[in-house]
Amino acid sequence: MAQKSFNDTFLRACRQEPVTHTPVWYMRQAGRYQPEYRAIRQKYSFFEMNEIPEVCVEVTKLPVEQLGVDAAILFADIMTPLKPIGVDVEIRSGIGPVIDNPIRHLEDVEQLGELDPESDVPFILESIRQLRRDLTVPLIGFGGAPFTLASYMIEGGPSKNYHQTKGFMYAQPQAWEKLMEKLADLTVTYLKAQIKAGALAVQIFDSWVGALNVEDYRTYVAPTMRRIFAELKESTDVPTIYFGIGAGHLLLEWDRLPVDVLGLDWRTSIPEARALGIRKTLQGNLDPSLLLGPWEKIEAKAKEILDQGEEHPGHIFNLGHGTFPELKVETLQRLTQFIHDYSSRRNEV
Ligand SMILES: Cc1c2[nH]c(c1CCC(=O)O)Cc1[nH]c(c(CCC(=O)O)c1C)Cc1[nH]c(c(CCC(=O)O)c1C)Cc1[nH]c(c(C)c1CCC(=O)O)C2
Repeated sequence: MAQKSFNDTFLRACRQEPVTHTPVWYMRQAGRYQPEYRAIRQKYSFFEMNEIPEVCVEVTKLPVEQLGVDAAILFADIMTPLKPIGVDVEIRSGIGPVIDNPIRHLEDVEQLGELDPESDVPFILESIRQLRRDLTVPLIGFGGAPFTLASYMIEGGPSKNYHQTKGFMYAQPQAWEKLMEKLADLTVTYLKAQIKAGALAVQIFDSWVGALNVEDYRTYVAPTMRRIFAELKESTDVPTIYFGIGAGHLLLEWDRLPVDVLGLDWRTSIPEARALGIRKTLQGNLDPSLLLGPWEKIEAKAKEILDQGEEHPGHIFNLGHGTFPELKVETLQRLTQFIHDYSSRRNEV
């Protein structure tokens, strides 16, 4: 049987190697905006979809086949590895993770278990092994960053201001440090296992770390992120990506970390990141809300981002945050086609 061709454009862009077109994928590219996802979601809970490899594989492949993107991202959640270490989390549609036993004191932190991926999340590793056999685009593995995971574990669910999380961080620094250490251990172990199973890049989602100012990020979070990316770099040459929302003020701190790609949300443009002196590959950064607007506006903004990315050593097109249920599949199909056509034509010139 003829060997299926493998599209490595996403990996080449991560490594700042020449590409024939700008690679594109979308955060949360599998989700409730897809009728097929909703049909599956009717039959299974969120975590069941995660824990049954055949279902996880189907949901992961769906956006790749439907949209023609240049990368797949494992269908899981940042909360997935927390259940096995003793966090009672459930996912509520439209709300997100809800945790019945939030962290309040050092004792709660010390009771957290250690993740053993082979025995705690074998379904994740099996899904990745199956996907590696089936996909003709790279599979991105992922995990949550310690601050963002801690924010759910301490708040007990989504938060607008992170008072409990930051209050814990300021009032109980030893407990905070112990929690960061445990979550760093978990993240490195979890991502290494995903890579060993076949993930060809990994993204760390620090969605809520923008709640911190630069000084507090340097004090309470940066040492942990440095350790995570350094340990990943020591053990693998798989590209690493770091993403957060409303974290433009932290970009220079991120640029100093041993990470390969920085994910921008829609508030910080590629030229603004360049003006800070950043030369790492950048990923992003169309405002997802714009996808509810007229096609003319979407196309104009996509062109602008692609042209800005062309001036940078490496660029991967993405949204500035994830997809959401009100999106139309057709809009993402049209956007993906446009990105491929426009960036390919530009490379022919
Ligand atoms: C903060 C965060 C979470 N989870 C994640 C983040 C970081 C990215 C981001 O900031 O969006 C990461 C995530 N969550 C999910 C993915 C896989 C994406 C994919 O398969 O394409 C990824 C990469 C699946 C999911 N994770 C979740 C859904 C929706 C589940 C459902 O109701 O079917 C999906 C597809 C649940 C979840 N999980 C979380 C939230 C806030 C929610 C609510 C989302 C919603 O209801 O719209 C926590």
